[in-house]
Amino acid sequence: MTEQPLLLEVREVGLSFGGVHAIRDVSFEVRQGEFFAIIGPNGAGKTSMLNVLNGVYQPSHGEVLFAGKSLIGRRPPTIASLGIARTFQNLALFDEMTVLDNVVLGRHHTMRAGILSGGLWFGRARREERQARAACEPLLEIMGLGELRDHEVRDLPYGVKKRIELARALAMEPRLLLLDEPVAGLNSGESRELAEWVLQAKERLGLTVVMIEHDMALVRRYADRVLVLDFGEVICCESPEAAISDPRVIRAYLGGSDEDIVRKAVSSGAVAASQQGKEARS
Ligand SMILES: Nc1ncnc2c1ncn2[C@@H]1O[C@H](COP(=O)(O)OP(=O)(O)OP(=O)(O)O)[C@@H](O)[C@H]1O
Repeated sequence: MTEQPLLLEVREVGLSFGGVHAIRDVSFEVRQGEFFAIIGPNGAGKTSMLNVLNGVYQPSHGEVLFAGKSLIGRRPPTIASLGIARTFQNLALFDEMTVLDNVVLGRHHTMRAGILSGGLWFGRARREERQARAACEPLLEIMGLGELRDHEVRDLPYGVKKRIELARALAMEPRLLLLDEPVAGLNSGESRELAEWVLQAKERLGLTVVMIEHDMALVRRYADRVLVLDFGEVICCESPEAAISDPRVIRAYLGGSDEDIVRKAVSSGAVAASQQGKEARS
């Protein structure tokens, strides 16, 4: 099989907050069409890395290339318009709006009419709104939301709300989708279901996915490769199978205890449990 071209190139990126080195000389590459996971203990720098990729944070040094273009110095709306969409750990939907209206919000960067003409509902604004709604209909179908299009978001189950948020990110027509713990707050059945929706969207829309995820079972099942961070540094970047049996990864998660025991713990999924335990305590 021929190798896909590089879509994302992160080179020697560093990011500091005062004396805290959130990211230390991190380098990795993501190929077009990859399902790429980022894992690591709490405070490892995962969210900071995503924030660098979509322009929320500017790195202290290093380079980030997306389809060969530098993202350094560009602001989040510009990066979104280049084709990078992002979801966050917490839901940010408008409860009193319908499913379709929430998804259409994802297209607003493509709409050029100003607030005044939009408010008066004529001319370009009206045409753009109609086009935006038409463009979102297929996304609702892909995400299994077609029958809910006119429902208010308010009373829908949490798992469905997560899917709406994904659909809104897809409405930005990204080439690269950044997901920050997409299944947080879902039980294991719901998590698997959401991951299947992500996979379906990825395949049908030809996306590349970079996902922060603590659930190792999910990472093993869906990710092509996984970047493991600890204290802002890259521990390894390899297949999930190789990563979960890598002694450096085991040490990072479980603090250097007996390796045979922790290896079994990792492969049985206890890493996710240990991570959740840490989160519950923090
Ligand atoms: N805006 C900020 N100001 C100061 N320090 C920050 C800021 N954002 C992140 N940090 C620090 O940078 C380090 C990495 O944090 P980050 O949130 O990226 O880790 P993480 O791997 O995503 O953790 P978690 O799994 O808990 O979400 C931490 O020490 C954190 O306290």
